[in-house]
Amino acid sequence: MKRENVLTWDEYFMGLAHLSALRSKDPVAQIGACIVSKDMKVVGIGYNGLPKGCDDDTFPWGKGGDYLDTKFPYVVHAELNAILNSGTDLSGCSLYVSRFPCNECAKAIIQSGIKRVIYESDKNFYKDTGLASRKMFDAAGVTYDKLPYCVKLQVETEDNN
Ligand SMILES: O=c1[nH]c(=O)n([C@H]2C[C@H](O)[C@@H](COP(=O)(O)O)O2)cc1CO
Ligand SMILES: [Zn+2]
Repeated sequence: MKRENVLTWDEYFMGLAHLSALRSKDPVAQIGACIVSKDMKVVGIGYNGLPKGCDDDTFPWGKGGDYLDTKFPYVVHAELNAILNSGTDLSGCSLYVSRFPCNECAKAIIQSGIKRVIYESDKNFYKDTGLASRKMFDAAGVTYDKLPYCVKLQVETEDNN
């Protein structure tokens, strides 16, 4: 008899976004994104991290003080990394991401041809950045749906095996 209680497609792809987020060196926010084609194939995956050649140990990870001494000007967002890592036409694809996209990522999402965003955290949703994202998504016909937090990835250790 087959197993019944398997992951849904949404849980599976958001689970992959969580797995990817575990690679992030950001001490505060680990964001993951996973792009899926219309025929349910994974075509891109990414997390928030520094651009190639920018040393994780040299660039700052803090949030306070002088802007140039914070992570903000340097980190590539998970959504943009997933788009840039894909190397294929993303027309009609869906993007799973652990946090509602900021306005800069929203622009890249729209321009790439992605038509659906599935997110978990509302953290940006009601901020100006999220409002701008929604304004652009609505105008461009990109839909966005919130998933419940049901698929937090648990890394197995000897203790919880
Ligand atoms: O949409 C996003 N996607 C994304 O990957 N990030 C990353 C960039 C930074 O590494 C980090 C910033 O988060 P915080 O300000 O909560 O520390 O999260 C941040 C946002 C915007 O909140
Ligand atoms: Zn962003």
